[in-house]
Amino acid sequence: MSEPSDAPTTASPSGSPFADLAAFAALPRVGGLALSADGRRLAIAVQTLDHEKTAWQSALWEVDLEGRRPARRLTRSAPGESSPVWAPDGSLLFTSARPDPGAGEAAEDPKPALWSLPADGGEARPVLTHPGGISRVALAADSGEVVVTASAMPGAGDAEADAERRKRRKEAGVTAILHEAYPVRYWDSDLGPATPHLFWVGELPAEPDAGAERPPVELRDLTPDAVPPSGAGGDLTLSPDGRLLVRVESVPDGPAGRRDRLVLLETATGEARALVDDPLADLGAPRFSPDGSAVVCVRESMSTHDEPPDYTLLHVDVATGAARELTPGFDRWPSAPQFSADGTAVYFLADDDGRHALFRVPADGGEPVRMTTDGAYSDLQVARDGSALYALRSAYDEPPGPVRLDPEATGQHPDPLPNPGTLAGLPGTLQEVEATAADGTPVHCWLVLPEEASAERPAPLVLWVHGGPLMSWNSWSWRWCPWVLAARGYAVLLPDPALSQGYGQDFVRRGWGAWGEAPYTDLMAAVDAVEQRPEIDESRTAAMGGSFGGYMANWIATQTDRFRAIVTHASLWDVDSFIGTTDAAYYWEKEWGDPLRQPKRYEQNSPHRYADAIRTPVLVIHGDRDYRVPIGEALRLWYDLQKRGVPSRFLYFPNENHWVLTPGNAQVWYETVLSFLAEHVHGQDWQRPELL
Ligand SMILES: CC(=O)N[C@@H](C)C(=O)N[C@@H](C)C(=O)O
Repeated sequence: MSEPSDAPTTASPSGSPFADLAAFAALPRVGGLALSADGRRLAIAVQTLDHEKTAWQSALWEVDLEGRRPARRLTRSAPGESSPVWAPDGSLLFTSARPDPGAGEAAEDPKPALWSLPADGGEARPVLTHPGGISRVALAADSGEVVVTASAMPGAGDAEADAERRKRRKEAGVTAILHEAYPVRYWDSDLGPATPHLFWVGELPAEPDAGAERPPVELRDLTPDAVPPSGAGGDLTLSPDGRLLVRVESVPDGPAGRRDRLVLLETATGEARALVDDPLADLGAPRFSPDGSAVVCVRESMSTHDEPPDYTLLHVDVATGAARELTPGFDRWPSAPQFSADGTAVYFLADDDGRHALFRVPADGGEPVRMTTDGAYSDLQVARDGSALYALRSAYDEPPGPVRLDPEATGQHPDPLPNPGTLAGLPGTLQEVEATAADGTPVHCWLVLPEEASAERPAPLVLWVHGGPLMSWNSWSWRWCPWVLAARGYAVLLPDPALSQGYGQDFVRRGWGAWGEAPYTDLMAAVDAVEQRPEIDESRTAAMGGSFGGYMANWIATQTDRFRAIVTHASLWDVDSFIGTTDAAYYWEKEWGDPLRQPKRYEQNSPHRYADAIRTPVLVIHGDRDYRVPIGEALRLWYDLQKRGVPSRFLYFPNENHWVLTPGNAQVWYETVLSFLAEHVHGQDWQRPELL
């Protein structure tokens, strides 16, 4: 091939919002879902830009379950609203840091409080505050009793003492944290000194009569012994009658390791005992059965140097703690289980062949059945009368939106319910591609083709590698949005190489402890296959990825000169130093081994060892608040590239984390990537983004 492509690289003629980064940032983004106890009301959280266009604000909207009317906005405030839960009386509970109109002067640093919007509309009222803020609300489905999560200072017996300790630290200018256990950070948060506790609220007080004082709400600490690093911050479920609570507790596992177990707690007394405690597994995602006699949860076996983790579902008898496997022999990784309305079945989600599908398995054992055809489902809500299921669905060509599903049927792909996140169109098409690896293994890929791609106008190709690495390209992402590239004329290849989920345990094993081998050759096989297509210009290609995808972008740079540019975001460069400084070293050391005693995998697979081989221009991107892949990786990569004279640029975000989450920074992220691709893939002059 390869006449220079004249595909546009900075703007699309289509007028699509994906061609205009400001318009792209302004597209409404649908998040969480909450169904009322009577199954008649469905709330969604929707993010839009704030007035200054410098932050995304979340508001709650109600969706018409019949699909006839457009969704209507329920809440509106500058700090936004999230975590919606319907109370049995039809009021909508949510958390928000909005000011309390009855509290006089606004707080300097307002913390999220629990609010309630009356069933028949009207003004929302604050119900509950805590000096550390209310981070989560859980509700007992039958009794309507409430438990909240709030962070409390060590040794503070009540909210007053807690507020006093915070005040004293602030007045003394102390922000230091003394740690006595591993780990000390999580994603972008420091762990401690305050740590999450669970507080029993019970029945929420009714709205006081006009002019009357609001009765104080008593908080009873159900977890007074919660200690850093994790406290009682894990997932939880309340029995429908509110009598029992099951929570995920993180416990030490060896000198610097952690694992998760399930703890059962009597809400009246706070008495607690381990429900499932397995030294060879993490337990998570517990959910009570409708009669409260059983809990379903996910068991993730601990990975070892030789074996990746494996996942299954457990059905646990609450009275005895007896657990039985619900999905033995199911060669996918089940997640987010929930009982059906009558308790005879369990729904769950799992990556499966480039989808994140909904499955159903009988609660007394049997074969799991896949219920949905396409897309990635999340936030499953089970109507308590058994009449319907609701969920959010997305796909690479569909941003998340609410759908109604039949609780029994298979082969479902329902239309989305009207919601503000629906798109008018996309600047191209999505295709499914299957490549074949050198050993004959199929490699599933999604391929985004720009509108104008054809044999006459072949499109340049960008290989985009997903993170994890135990993940799959199967759902919409605002952060890694291939349509922004498609709107500038690029085809984008999204392959699931060895280690990806949804293709069985052997597919994960192929890459275990050998990231530079099958995962890399699978990706190259996918690129080889797609480059054969007439609508692709194989002489103009680039590779990019974030996190593990950034590791792979770095690895690709050291192994081949076939790409014209490499973009590496939040990437691993020296795997030994990454593992020593990431927020959960023990997670990675199981696979890679102790670097001093088992150096082989580090010697063979760490990109920094092959730095001398890099010829391809590299754009390095990293956020200083990234505690998952700490900034040291980017600093060393950048130094190593500069030292060797490799053409490179470093887009550094002092205040961003692993993902780059603020609208302005997300826009310059895309702008810089597009400029770098235009420079190296199209040979255009470098356009420095105006604000950088
Ligand atoms: C604990 C842990 O690191 N989990 C992984 C899913 C992860 O965060 N991977 C990073 C490096 C990524 O997104 O690739």
